[in-house]
Amino acid sequence: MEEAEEILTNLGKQMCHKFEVVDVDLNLLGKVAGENAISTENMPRTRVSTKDGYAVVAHDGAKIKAVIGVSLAGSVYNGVLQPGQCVRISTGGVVPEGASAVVMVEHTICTKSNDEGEELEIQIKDHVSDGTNIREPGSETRKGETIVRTGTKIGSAEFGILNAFGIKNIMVYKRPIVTVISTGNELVNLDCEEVPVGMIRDSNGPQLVALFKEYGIDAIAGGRVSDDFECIKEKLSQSLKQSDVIVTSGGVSMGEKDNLKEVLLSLGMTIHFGRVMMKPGLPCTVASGQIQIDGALPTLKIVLALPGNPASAWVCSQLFAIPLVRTLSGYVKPRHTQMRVRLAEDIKLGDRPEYVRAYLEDLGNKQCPVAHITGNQISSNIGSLVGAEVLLMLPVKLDGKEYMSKDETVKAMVL
Ligand SMILES: Nc1nc2c(c(=O)[nH]1)N[C@H]1C(S)=C(S)[C@@H](COP(=O)(O)OP(=O)(O)OC[C@H]3O[C@@H](n4cnc5c(N)ncnc54)[C@H](O)[C@@H]3O)O[C@H]1N2
Ligand code: MOO
Repeated sequence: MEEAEEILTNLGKQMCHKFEVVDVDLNLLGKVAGENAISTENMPRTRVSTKDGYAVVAHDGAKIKAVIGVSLAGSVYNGVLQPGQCVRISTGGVVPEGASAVVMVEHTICTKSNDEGEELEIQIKDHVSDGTNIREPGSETRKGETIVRTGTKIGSAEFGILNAFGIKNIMVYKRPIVTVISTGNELVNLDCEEVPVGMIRDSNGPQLVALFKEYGIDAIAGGRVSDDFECIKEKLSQSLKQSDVIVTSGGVSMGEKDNLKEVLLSLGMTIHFGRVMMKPGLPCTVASGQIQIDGALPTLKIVLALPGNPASAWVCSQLFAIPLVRTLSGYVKPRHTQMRVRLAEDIKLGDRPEYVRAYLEDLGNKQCPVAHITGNQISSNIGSLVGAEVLLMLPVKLDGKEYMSKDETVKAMVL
């Protein structure tokens, strides 16, 4: 597994990264910054109050202060404060010139008001020092500072700060173009009402397109192709023209109709691996090649030829395809986060490292999340994917250790 992951990481790094300048609108979410975004001004721009209260001259020695005006968020008091004076101010209001602190309203007593109930004079209950409750200009961000670093995925927080500084567009990594293709003579279209005996619906195709969508990639649904060598070759040649990465399912094992590897070789591609010590996904295959299209310079393209079993195709996509497209999309951390979880039940270990689908119990007051397996883990069981939140990373069995017991902890990949 380590070797396979390293090969894919290196291939991802070799493929050329493409950039584009895009508007700062909701379509930006999920893309990765391809340049540092720089603040255009100080934040805050002026001195601003952090509390509702009174802007005062802290060391004027005056017990009673005359209220000479109001500064609210959005409406500035333009005068200059003198000793013995104060201005009523709200959170976010600009602190007037001459004021050196803001006293919270609950730390003051109104000693004189007019008939309308407006304060004319106040007394401060406690001593207040210079700078209290004031945000200084640039105290959060200085003009020219980096506010979103290259390689950061734009989420709501990054989107928010770009908007706060009025940044209208940004350079991002272009997402790779991914095509999903299903191979197999037994596959029928999804709208088939009466599926003949021996045939099955192509569920891998829509499932993998949906998986990429979950990770922010609009993969092309490349449809189905029979197991015929020439048909697969034609389909792949056509798809390579428009894709950076092709993900196929089926036809990579030992059967007489398993032609994928031969097709990849006939297209001039190099097979980096065609069997991985993992479960599910033993026949998982990865190939790459410099492909020339319409006389242009050859470019590196990658084909992930995944096993047809639905659980194998999905798990291999999580382990290999998602990290690859994330690398190509500019992610600094392309792999799934790992954590330790506690087993809710005994699990038998196998001869291959196994990626077991599981869901997590709410942590409650437990130390470590508890993981429940999603039923029968045979690679053909598409139901084992339903509700999966993590992949338990089970080691191979060793002499004297054929099981992991309930309550033992194990590493898990968070999906
Ligand atoms: N003699 C051996 N036989 C098998 C081996 C082996 O090492 N030696 N490996 C087994 C393992 S492990 C797996 S996994 C499968 C993978 O086989 P293929 O990748 O060649 O896949 P297919 O044979 O085409 O299909 C397997 C299974 O999945 C169903 N399938 C295929 N495509 C779809 C789809 N688009 N949607 C839903 N289901 C699909 C297909 O009907 C088969 O039932 O090979 C073992 N055999
Ligand atoms: O490796 Mo296969 O994916 O277990 O059935």
